[in-house]
Amino acid sequence: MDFQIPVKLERFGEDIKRNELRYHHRRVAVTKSFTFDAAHHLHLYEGKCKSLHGHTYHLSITVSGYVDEIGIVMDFGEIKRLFKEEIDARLDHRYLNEVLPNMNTSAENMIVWMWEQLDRRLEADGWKAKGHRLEELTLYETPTSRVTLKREWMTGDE
Ligand SMILES: Nc1nc2c(c(=O)[nH]1)N=C([C@H](O)[C@H](O)COP(=O)(O)OP(=O)(O)OP(=O)(O)O)CN2
Ligand SMILES: [Zn+2]
Repeated sequence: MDFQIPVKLERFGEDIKRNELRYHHRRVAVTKSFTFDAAHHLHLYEGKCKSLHGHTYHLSITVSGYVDEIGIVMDFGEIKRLFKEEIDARLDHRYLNEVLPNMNTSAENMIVWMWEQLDRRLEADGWKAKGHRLEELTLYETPTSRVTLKREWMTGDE
C-alpha cells in the first residue's frame, strides 16, 4: 500500500529544516538545577557554623555550546548525569568535612571544587572538543545565601 505524507506534514518538515539552518551553530547556554543534602561545620570560624549542622544545597549548572542539528546544545539529562556522578554521588547525605578533607567546607571553597570536577569531566567526555564550556555555577547554602562562580573568573579572562 502506498503511503503518502500529508502535505501539511511535509511543510512542517521544511520548516524544521529552515529552522536548523537559522539556529545551527548559535552558542546558547543551558542550565539545570539540583539539590543535595549534607552536614558540615566550619573551621577557623567564630559563630554558629562552627558547630555541626546540615543544609539542603541547591546547585545550578550552566553549560554553553553550539546548537546541534537536532536543535539542542546538551541534553538536560546529560547535565543530570554529570551532576549525579561527580557531585551527588560524593556529597549527598555525607559529612562534608570527611569527604572533602583538604578544605574548609565554606560555600566558596565547595563551588570551586565542584567547578574543577565538572570541568574535568566535560574535558574527559569530549564536550570541550565540541566547543562546550562550563559557564557558571550557583550554589545556595540556604534559601537566602548563595555563591556564584563564572568561567571568566576561573580562566582569568575577566
Ligand atoms: N561567606 C560565607 N559565609 C558563611 C558561610 C559560607 O560558606 N560562606 N557559611 C555559613 C554557615 O555554614 C551557614 O551556611 C549559615 O549561613 P547563614 O546564611 O548565616 O544561614 P542562616 O540560616 O542563619 O541565614 P538567615 O537567612 O540569616 O537566617 C555561615 N556564613
Ligand atoms: Zn553551613
